[in-house]
Amino acid sequence: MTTSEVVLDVEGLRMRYGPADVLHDVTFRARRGEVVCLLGPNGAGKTTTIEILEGFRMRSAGRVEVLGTDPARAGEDWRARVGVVLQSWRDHGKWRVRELLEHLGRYYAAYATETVARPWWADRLIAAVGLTEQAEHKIRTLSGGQRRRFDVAVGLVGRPELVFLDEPTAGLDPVARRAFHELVLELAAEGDTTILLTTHDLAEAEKLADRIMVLDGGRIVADGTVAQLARQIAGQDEVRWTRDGQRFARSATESTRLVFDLFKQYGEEIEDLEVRRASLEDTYLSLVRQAEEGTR
Ligand SMILES: Nc1ncnc2c1ncn2[C@@H]1O[C@H](COP(=O)(O)OP(=O)(O)OP(=O)(O)O)[C@@H](O)[C@H]1O
Repeated sequence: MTTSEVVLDVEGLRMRYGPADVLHDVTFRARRGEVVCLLGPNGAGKTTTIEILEGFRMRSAGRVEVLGTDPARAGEDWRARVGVVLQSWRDHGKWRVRELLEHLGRYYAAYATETVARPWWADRLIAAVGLTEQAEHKIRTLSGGQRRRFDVAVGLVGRPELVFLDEPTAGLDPVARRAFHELVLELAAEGDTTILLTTHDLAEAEKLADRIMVLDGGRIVADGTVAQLARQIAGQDEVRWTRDGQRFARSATESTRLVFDLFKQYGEEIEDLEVRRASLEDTYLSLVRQAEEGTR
């Protein structure tokens, strides 16, 4: 296997619920080891896309290959290679955290290879999601955020090659969120786990994603690294300075050039210089506005 292996290959994906077209023509690929964040407004079609890729929802049209297989026709072997974070473990309220993880993990033992031990060792996973103190607690006694951490642990227990995480940190406190980020970065650093996650937290996307895709109105309206997306937005940096006691501010695509020219022209008269790079939030809001105005 090479690191450039395509593990997600989606072309012309369409989804229609009754009379409503929710996904129009979604096309993208992801390679082994990539962390891809899917962003987009409420109702953009992110969950629908993920559920189709997970094999839980039948698409209306288009070609979808996940780990080389159409999820609509995939079998148990394929499912064992794909990690899904569901929120259904509430039904197993009487089970204890370690007990249920060990139980679910046993299913994956048959899929261990010479290089990848399966399942993940339950205690290691429990520690990684910050549930060591609750390892012997019954699932129904966990708080909302602790259950979410447990959901993530269940999604990872089989050491999947590909993990789908739909808003994994919604409802997590800052400490749990940080621990989750470290876990994702650790999985990504190993280089062979591909992660597709959705979030509304742009700081999280910026921290985790190798690549960001923005879905809006059922279409991918942007796809690239944070820096590539920022370059698509004109006037991305804001430069502020003071001269003769007066404050100035200007947007610039070439802020280095602007600063150079300012110093060339005014030298030491320039004070309190600040250059603010476009944040992912600025870029995202601008991309969504353009998409909704029909200019992208
Ligand atoms: N089972 C369904 N039947 C009919 N319409 C649906 C169904 N599931 C989702 N939709 C509609 O499809 C659109 C996309 O929904 P989806 O849940 O994929 O969006 P999302 O991007 O995940 O949103 P959010 O950020 O709010 O979670 C929405 O307009 C939603 O109302």
